[in-house]
Amino acid sequence: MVVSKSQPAQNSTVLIFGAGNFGSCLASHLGDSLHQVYMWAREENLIKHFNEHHRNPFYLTQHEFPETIHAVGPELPTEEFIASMDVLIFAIPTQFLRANLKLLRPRLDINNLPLLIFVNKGIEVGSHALTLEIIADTCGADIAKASTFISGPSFAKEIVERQPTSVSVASFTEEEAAKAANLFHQPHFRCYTGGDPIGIELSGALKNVYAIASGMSDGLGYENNTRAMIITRGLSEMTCIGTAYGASPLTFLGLAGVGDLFLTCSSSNSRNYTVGHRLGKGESLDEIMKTLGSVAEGVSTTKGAKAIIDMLGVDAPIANSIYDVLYNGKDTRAAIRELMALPPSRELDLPPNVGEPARHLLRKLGLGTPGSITPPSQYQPNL
Ligand SMILES: NC(=O)C1=CN([C@@H]2O[C@H](COP(=O)(O)OP(=O)(O)OC[C@H]3O[C@@H](n4cnc5c(N)ncnc54)[C@H](O)[C@@H]3O)[C@@H](O)[C@H]2O)C=CC1
Ligand SMILES: O=C(CO)COP(=O)(O)O
Repeated sequence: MVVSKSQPAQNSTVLIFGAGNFGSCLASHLGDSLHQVYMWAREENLIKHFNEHHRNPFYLTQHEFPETIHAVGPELPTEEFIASMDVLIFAIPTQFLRANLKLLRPRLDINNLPLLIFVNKGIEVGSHALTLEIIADTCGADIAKASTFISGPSFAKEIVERQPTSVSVASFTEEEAAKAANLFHQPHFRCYTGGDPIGIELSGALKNVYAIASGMSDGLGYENNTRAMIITRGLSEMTCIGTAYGASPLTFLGLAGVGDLFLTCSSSNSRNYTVGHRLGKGESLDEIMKTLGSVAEGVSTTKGAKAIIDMLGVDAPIANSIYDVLYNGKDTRAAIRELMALPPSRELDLPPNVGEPARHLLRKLGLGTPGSITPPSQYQPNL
């Protein structure tokens, strides 16, 4: 059993893993309050520059960070350092999370566990695991159950400019989610809590696939009707995939679902949208990935999403089409033409067979199997 530290106070000690756009954004956001913030980076030159100049030389380069934030690394922090933290936040791209958590696990004291918050938005290639499962595999079921997930429409650049922003925060118990919500709360930043971490994770990961589709359509020169169609049909696909997986369909109507879908499908500030836009303009995926300079989770997540869609047998023609554009050389214009040529169909039917992947995951976490821990009352999966 995990013994968590008490509620993080307004002056918590926080360590953020990842010093990219979002890791450094969250460092700035929390450093803006009374929290003592450390940010772990892998790049020695970033650490030195950040500590001397309070600027990140590679990401959010125009932003001046609060002087109280310290960059640490490139070695992983010691067990003693981690033990002194109230909160650990993981802003590491999904494909690298497993390797980092494996290294970190021996340094975590399960009897004195900080609040653990994950903000990555992706599905692991190969295993098609959600982050919950990656945590369970590397750190054990107890640590996975205690973890909290944040997702929603939140461009890093706008948060550091203190533009009003809201996100979804989910954990298996809303008490844990409320701790994270309180930690992040500021006059310009509101969190809405919930108890469907699987739905929140699927929302954040899948919207990236549709952001690629929307960017692609804009890049091809199609305008508002087409974008609105992709956003709405994307929401419908996300909801079907998520419901079949075992998430609550309502979760997809929240900030992490339609909120982030709308944001990233309609802004060139989104890296996933940008990948799609450049594909639509005729660039190859190879060229785009070499020059993007930042992670676009949707590119790898499309592979995991495709595996999940095939496993569930749900109808998700837009996601399948993006998979073919990215990995089977399908022409972008032909992709849109073929989607439009599909026979007329009913607008929205939720899938009949639901919940097996979520049940499998809950069993792995020791939740919901006969004789084990009863699922927390706040968690309302669609089982
Ligand atoms: N940028 C944004 O506005 C938001 C991003 N996110 C999510 O946060 C996660 C991180 O995204 P960004 O910071 O924007 O990406 P980024 O591309 O700006 O930065 C990536 C970070 O990951 C680190 N990294 C690369 N390989 C690594 C490895 N093998 N091990 C550990 N760290 C490694 C890099 O050093 C860098 O610090 C993604 O899952 C993204 O979807 C979530 C909300 C908003
Ligand atoms: O998820 C995001 C904002 O909510 C960031 O989107 P991109 O990763 O597409 O830039």
